[in-house]
Amino acid sequence: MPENPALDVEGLTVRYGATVAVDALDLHVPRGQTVALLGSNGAGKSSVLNATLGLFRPAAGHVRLLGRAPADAIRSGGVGAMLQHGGLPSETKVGEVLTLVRRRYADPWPLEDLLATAGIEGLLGRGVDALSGGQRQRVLLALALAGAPPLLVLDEPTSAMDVEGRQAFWTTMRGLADRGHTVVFATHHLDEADAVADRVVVVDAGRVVADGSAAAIKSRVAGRTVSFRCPGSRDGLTGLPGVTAVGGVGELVELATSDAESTLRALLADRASLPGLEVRGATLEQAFLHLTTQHTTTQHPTTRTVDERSTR
Ligand SMILES: Nc1ncnc2c1ncn2[C@@H]1O[C@H](COP(=O)(O)OP(=O)(O)OP(=O)(O)O)[C@@H](O)[C@H]1O
Repeated sequence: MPENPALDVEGLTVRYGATVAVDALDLHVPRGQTVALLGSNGAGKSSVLNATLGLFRPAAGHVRLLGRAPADAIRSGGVGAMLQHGGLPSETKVGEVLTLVRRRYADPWPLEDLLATAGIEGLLGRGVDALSGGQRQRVLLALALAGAPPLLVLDEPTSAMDVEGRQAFWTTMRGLADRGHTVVFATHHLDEADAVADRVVVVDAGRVVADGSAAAIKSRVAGRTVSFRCPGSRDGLTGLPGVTAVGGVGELVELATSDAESTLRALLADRASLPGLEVRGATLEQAFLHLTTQHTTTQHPTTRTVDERSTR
């Protein structure tokens, strides 16, 4: 019999009064996938994750986690969560909270490994009220991991972390994926999604507007950037075939082009050389902006097309 998917969301609709935060959203995540939810502020990411965890009853739709109702899946220790406004009991020490939470599980994540994985080895004796924002997030991550759950749901887990903390988090996520855990996380860090997730789901106005690998999503932006060094005049660059924008700082020229080949041909017809020439595809950030601005100007959300849905 096939294994139940880690997450199965069907027709999820979340309303706050007149605001439709999530609009008939479907999301199916097989076991073992690392999925990044991307979206601008207010796109609906937290609402999706909170409803998925059964924190409130959605206006419509249904959710199954590991084949069970959210409350059952969580009660059985199958799901670890880290919410955006997750709290820690005040006037306690990190070690005390961790011990308390680990005790809930018959087979908790081995302590030494848990501390190293979350990067909190030095914090056990620290009062939770004395933690920095990033340290607090690492402790919350440790609590989410404490039961070694097969499914992790994390809402902007690195928002308060410094670059080092975020890189450690990426390593942790890759390690979890290698051990077969499913991770679904919301983030504003596109580089994080690019580096960690094997699937990126872009949400806009409560709907999925793109769903696929980071590479597939990037390839939706047809344009390329042609860059080179140009100490002289920039006159005429705007009028080159395909060029949609001219940028760059100092000697560096960056041409956004919808037809890199024609742009290059015209440049080379005019110049003996193009020092430092580079032709790049879109970054995930450019693709994200393209997808979200394209859709925020759409008059009728129901007519949006979704052509990157993953069937994995
Ligand atoms: N408790 C609430 N009451 C009323 N409206 C809400 C509530 N929570 C969220 N919203 C609204 O629902 C929409 C989706 O919000 P949500 O927090 O899910 O977005 P998000 O993508 O997680 O945003 P962010 O990246 O800023 O955290 C927004 O318009 C928001 O203002």
